[in-house]
Amino acid sequence: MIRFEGVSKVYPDGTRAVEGLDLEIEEGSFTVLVGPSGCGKTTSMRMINRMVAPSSGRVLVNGRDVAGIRPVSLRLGIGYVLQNAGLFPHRTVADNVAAVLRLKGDSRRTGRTKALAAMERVGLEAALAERYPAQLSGGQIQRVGVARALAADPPILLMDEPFSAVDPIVRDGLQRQMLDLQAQLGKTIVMVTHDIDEALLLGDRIAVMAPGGVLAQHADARTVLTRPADEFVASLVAKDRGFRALSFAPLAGIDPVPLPAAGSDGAIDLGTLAPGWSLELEHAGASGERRGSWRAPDGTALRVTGSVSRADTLRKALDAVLASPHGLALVLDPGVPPAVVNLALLTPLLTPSPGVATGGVSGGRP
Ligand SMILES: Nc1ncnc2c1ncn2[C@@H]1O[C@H](COP(=O)(O)OP(=O)(O)OP(=O)(O)O)[C@@H](O)[C@H]1O
Repeated sequence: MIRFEGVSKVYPDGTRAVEGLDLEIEEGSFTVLVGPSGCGKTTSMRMINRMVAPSSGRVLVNGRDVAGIRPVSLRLGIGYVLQNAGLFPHRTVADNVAAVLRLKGDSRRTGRTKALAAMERVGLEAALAERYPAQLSGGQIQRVGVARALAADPPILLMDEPFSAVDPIVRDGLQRQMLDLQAQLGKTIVMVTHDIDEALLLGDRIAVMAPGGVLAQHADARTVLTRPADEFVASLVAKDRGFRALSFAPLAGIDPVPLPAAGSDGAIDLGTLAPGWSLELEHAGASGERRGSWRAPDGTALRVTGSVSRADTLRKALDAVLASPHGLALVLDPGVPPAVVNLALLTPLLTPSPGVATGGVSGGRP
């Protein structure tokens, strides 16, 4: 859907920002441009909506060279979220979100209705509609920026470091919401970040840019992590690389140990798996979701905080095992009796992936 063909950009002062970029961004993908500061990520992204013109090469959107599309009509089909959201300070939240809708010719009333719907989609209460940007938290401001970009339902969304100015907890929430939105809306998203963790979390395709504005690798997250194309990409993903790779390893393939039925007191005796310990399960909430507590030999009850499902990743299961008071992670799946896994069961899966030998998980094997 978006295609860079031999694109280079040299700014008037001679700075070579992007060098011979060939990149195809598939429709419906979440593509993250990642790399250190100054390697041409923003410049590349801005060439998609003609905020920057290539010095050579072409950028095609749906097969059309953007150079031949009027910037205003091009941008009506491309939402854009900036790092500081770029809201109009003297307009209310609702008016900010409705800005593109009004440009597109929607009436004030229709614009407002669509703006409120977009706000709801990104988790903003309607009560915030009449506030001004200065009356919002950083996380709310970013949500308004996303709502504004989505309000006119453009097929393409560009995001430039959208979550870098908020604290880590707010950022986690925003990132999770982006994944939900992408799953629901199926937009083509292109995001710029210098944070490799954010790229690996969000991107189903990752374009790693290297100094000099050169594309070093374009692949899915797992491939970037386990088979970096060169030394530069390898150094970018070096930290916790083996541990991160566990996020792509499915738990499927091991058989959790099924637990016996509960005794007359409602407790499941963990037997030799954890001598003296038992488990109590209850059905909680409207969905009847199962929740549990471990009961220690001295009678102390500890809420099970990290149960996993067979569909989860090895990383999540390993984390649950390590965080558990007795080395057992509870495995719960609908319609299946409760079961557990421990380190001994997970160990055969902890073999390093090819290409992750250096700094991989082999050194950490029990
Ligand atoms: N308008 C401009 N005029 C001259 N040079 C520019 C201009 N905009 C960007 N540059 C330069 O082009 C290079 C690439 O910048 P760009 O913003 O695309 O990189 P980036 O990877 O997005 O970096 P960052 O993460 O710091 O934003 C940098 O050297 C930058 O200084």
